[in-house]
Amino acid sequence: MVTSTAAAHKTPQQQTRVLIVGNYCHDVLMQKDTVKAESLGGAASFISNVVNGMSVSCNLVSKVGEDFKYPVDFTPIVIPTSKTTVFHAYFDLGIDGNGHQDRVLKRVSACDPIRPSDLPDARSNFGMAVGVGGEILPETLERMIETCDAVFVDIQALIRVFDSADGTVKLVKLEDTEFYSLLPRIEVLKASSEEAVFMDVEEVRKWCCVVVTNGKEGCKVFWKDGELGIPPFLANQKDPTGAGDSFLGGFVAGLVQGLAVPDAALLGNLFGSLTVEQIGLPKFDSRLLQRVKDEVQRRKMQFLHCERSEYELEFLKPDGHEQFHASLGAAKSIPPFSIQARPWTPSNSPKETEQTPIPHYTAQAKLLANSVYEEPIQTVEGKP
Ligand SMILES: Nc1ncnc2c1ncn2[C@@H]1O[C@H](COP(=O)(O)OP(=O)(O)OP(=O)(O)O)[C@@H](O)[C@H]1O
Ligand SMILES: O[C@H]1[C@H](O)[C@@H](O)[C@H](O)[C@@H](O)[C@H]1O
Repeated sequence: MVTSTAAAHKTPQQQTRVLIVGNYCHDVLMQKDTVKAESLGGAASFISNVVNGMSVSCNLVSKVGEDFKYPVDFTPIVIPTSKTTVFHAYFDLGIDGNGHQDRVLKRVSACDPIRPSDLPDARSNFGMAVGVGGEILPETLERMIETCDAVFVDIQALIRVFDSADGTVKLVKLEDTEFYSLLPRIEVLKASSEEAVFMDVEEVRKWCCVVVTNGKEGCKVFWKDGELGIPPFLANQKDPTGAGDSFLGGFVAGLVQGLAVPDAALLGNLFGSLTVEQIGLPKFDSRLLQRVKDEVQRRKMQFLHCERSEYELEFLKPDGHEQFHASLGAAKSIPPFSIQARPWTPSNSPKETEQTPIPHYTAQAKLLANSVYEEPIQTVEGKP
């Protein structure tokens, strides 16, 4: 846990609130051997989308090749000798009888790793190690630990290995990685329920907080002396991609604004549920975002009297948690502005429409089949 002592010698106003480290990638969504959609991907893109949406200041370190094709808020480092990381997600493979493993991921190309020298020298309050294609090196995570007050890690950055023949993503046990010894120095490790079986949660929770997300069931938070289930929000799932990333974005945005862990996890669940309702990188309705920010502000006001250092994680469920859940649920039910989704065509591709604002998801996700809404990717039930 980050203590008030650890934070005392720093000047928060001079620090970036959130530093996101992980490569952007190109996502290709496949179904029945057909490309159904292409989208900007990478945990960094989903997380910055949420953190920006919540008006929390952040910085992002990401590497791409010259072939990178999406407009983004944070300019990546372009490596002329490398290609952008590309993932193909197969939605009709690998679903077992229990509905586990909703998709098979293949890393088709991988951009360069992010090295300690790529990170900013200035300190940050919250560092997020959120690689997708093996780009976070042990020394990179160590540098983040040295330069950030609190580090949040997505386990997918640590335990993924890639088949040398076709790039299929496989997972290895956390304890067999070089990252294992760094766990006592991070604050939070996030894993999906599929990934959580690759670690000994009972062991890891002694060193850092562990958050296990579980699709439509919500998530569970484990810390040294306790655990807590955090309820989900209803969602009409179309594409599960990025739900865990958006969860982490909402969770950290909540913590940055001073929410207790259980309330911040609700914010994570909310953004996870909003993400599965859209294909690719989601576009959040501006009125919904304003309403969520107002609810977070109201929630903060209820705890102004509490004595807690800015960086100390509060695990106990605060009074009014259920009411906060209901308020966020009500915010989610606001009918969206009537932006019509347009199938992607060459004339509205991102490159050609840079001057003309168009709906975000049209810019970021190319829907390649006119029938994507009639035959949605949501047919992939599968989140455990
Ligand atoms: N179908 C759903 N209905 C409601 N909420 C959902 C649904 N799917 C995901 N969520 C929310 O998003 C969070 C993260 O989802 P999930 O556990 O599927 O992550 P994940 O497997 O890491 O996702 P991905 O790898 O696609 O980013 C969940 O804890 C939940 O709050
Ligand atoms: O864009 C997605 C997303 O970031 C997922 O969380 C990750 O598992 C995939 O590898 C990536 O392609």
